[in-house]
Amino acid sequence: MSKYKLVLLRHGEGAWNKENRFCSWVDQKLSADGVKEAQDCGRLLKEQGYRFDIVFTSILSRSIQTAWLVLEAMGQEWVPVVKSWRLNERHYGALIGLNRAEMALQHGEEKVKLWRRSFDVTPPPIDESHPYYLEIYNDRRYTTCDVPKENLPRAESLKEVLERLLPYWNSTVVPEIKEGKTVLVSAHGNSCRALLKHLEGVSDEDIANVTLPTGIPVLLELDENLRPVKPRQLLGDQAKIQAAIKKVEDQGKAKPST
Ligand SMILES: O=C(O)[C@@H](COP(=O)(O)O)OP(=O)(O)O
Repeated sequence: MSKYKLVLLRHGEGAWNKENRFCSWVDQKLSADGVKEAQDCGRLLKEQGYRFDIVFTSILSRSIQTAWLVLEAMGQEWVPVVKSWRLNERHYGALIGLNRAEMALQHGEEKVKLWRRSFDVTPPPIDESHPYYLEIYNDRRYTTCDVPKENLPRAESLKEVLERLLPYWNSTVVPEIKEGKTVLVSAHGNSCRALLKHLEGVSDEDIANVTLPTGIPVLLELDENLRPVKPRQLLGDQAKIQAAIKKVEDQGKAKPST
């Protein structure tokens, strides 16, 4: 029987999602469509009677802004929002800022799929010559982390995302769930995939076929050991959700940029 309900959410569309660029640790705001997605998500959750007790976000604006918009649409602005870099998007290393479709033209769609969806392939690391290196590592938010700035990642596989996320999950999020709180995690495509892999026990191979669309809440019903009692449910219009998943998958198809 289900004891706990947990909602995972990939933020609404960000400016670079629209431009099909790897965004990762670059701090982009939501696009106008992304704002609407987050508000629609909040309205849906309100209609379905959700009452959150605590929200966890990354320290990237798009996940925080999404959490605010969801809570506002639900009339639950007072709910505490707790932020950690450990929920940040996967660090895409040297790929940050690059266009996925152009990368697929240059390196092949298979390679881009490996970079995006495989469990243990780490993309090439970012270095100081990268155009976004200073913007990321000189950002004051990264002086507030529980590891020194020099030890923050320079690129990550999904496996490495899970390794940095799990200690936080176990020490900070799990106790709240076990206290009976209804938790919303407003994070990113790959930090949510890492959590799904962990909670659902998805195999290293099968996780490559899991893609999350922006702004769609994912409901997990868990037993007392935090094991799912039924398959995850993506809430909302199922035809629209399938189309949105395909759109994200197709971002990795080879196409010259216009
Ligand atoms: O870093 C990014 O650009 C996307 C994920 O990209 P893909 O793994 O889908 O290529 O992350 P998010 O929009 O969830 O923050």
